[in-house]
Amino acid sequence: MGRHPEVTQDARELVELATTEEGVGELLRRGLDWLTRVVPFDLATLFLLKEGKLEAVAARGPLANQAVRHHSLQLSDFPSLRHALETRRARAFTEEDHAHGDGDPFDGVLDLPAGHSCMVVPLCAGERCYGVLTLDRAECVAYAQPVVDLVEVYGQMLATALQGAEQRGVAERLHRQDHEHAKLLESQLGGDSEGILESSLSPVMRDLSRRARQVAETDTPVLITGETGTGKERLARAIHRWSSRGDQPFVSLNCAAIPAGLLESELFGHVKGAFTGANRDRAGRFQMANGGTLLLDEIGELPVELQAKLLRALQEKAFEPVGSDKTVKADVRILAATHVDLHQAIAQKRFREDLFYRLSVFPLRLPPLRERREDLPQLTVFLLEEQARRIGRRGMRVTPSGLERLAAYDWPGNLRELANALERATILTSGQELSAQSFDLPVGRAVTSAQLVGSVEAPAPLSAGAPVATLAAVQREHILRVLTLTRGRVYGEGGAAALLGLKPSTLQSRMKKLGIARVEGFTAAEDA
Ligand SMILES: Nc1ncnc2c1ncn2[C@@H]1O[C@H](COP(=O)(O)OP(=O)(O)OP(=O)(O)O)[C@@H](O)[C@H]1O
Repeated sequence: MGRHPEVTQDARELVELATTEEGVGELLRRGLDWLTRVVPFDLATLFLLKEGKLEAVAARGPLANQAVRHHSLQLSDFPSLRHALETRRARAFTEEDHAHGDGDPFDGVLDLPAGHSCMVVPLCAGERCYGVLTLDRAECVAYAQPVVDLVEVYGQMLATALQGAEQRGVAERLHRQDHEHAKLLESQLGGDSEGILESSLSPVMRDLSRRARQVAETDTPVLITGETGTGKERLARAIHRWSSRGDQPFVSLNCAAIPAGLLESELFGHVKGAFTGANRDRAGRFQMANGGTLLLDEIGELPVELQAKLLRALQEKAFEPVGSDKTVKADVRILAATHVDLHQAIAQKRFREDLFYRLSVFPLRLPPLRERREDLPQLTVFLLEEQARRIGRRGMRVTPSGLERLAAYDWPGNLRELANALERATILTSGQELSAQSFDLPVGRAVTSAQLVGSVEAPAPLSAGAPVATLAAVQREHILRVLTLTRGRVYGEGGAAALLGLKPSTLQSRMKKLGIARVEGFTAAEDA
């Protein structure tokens, strides 16, 4: 054996195989090929142990046939096999054993000459014995001890691979249970609803929902942009649920929350020994999301070195776990989210342009809350219901004065800040009504009615390259804010028209043009 360096080299590769995902199948296929070069046999059979029974699961060699492949043995009937498992040692059988020991395991299945040589190799790793490998030869030349020892080592490799497969199975089951549990919890908390996306009164939001629904049906990557707390993750979940992958896992990874050094392994997994502390193979988020959707949140934070690997994973649906040169395939739909301007990151060479184009085939921009104030009444109802399920305070509602207060605030933290403000107000209020006084919003960001209509604040200077709002958008936002303040009233003293210095009919035609309608004493956007 030592005279054939390639045999030794192949053996080394087999050892590596034992800890990979394809371990069992490959070790059987390549391992048995390898064995034929070092040990003569006419039949190699792999038996797995199940409730005291040894069941054949694979057979190789000229004598292998269907009967052998479906063969099974009661372990208690074969003391010599039991002995091999108990001592965890491979054993060659002699004429002697056949004469005095138990019968031949293949009696009734194969017609092997009495006294033919055979070997039993236990497949044990850690605490467990998974089964046995048997080698049979039609000839009656007994296997020499060095050969037996060598096959024993192969048995250990096979057992390690079986152990790995078992552990991965357990891990996957746990992961599935975790996933189911998380889904259940989420639905109990109302987190599996789309929230107000499609029912939004803002034409921009409704258009966005419509496009999101359309793209959901495809496998196209979607880049969701928007300020912090605008609902990027919720939109991503909605796209997943609307897609044909809806029943498969939705996995998300916040690229900003994981230390850069661990991100690669988090995304693509690693193999045992890939780095200090990697004491077993571990699947990454790509593998976990197989068949489903992977949301890469804060994609702008992904280190440049990893961006090339992500690009390849996107293009070829294949990647190598850390420390492995074996390619793993995963069928994953990618959604990415960011609150930073990726164009700027590209200009600063912090983000690859090719990856950007790949991810942004279908961009969706979530508007900040201050651009969709017309949704405030509906949003507060929705968020208070969600909150009731979570903290148990039912029947809370925001009074008109409370809504006015909310509408006059700028919401830099968007929907998340609104949800928090509602929760804080609920905790501090003993009744069920949240009025203007219930909200302790920072004064600096709130807009008073005098500020809104009397004086004009100097706008922030525009910077080159930054997006510029159109006049129509600015007008629309301002009109909405004033209408919110007057609770939808256009006419009369203190009405929106008077505050804006316009004739009511002029304001109405402008509102129509800008897609603003009046609804139930509040402002709403018309169908675009
Ligand atoms: N369409 C919606 N309807 C109702 N509530 C929503 C909606 N979208 C988001 N929310 C609520 O707003 C909060 C923030 O949502 P989400 O986490 O999706 O925002 P995000 O943009 O991903 O935030 P970040 O940028 O911080 O990652 C959550 O409490 C969520 O329930």
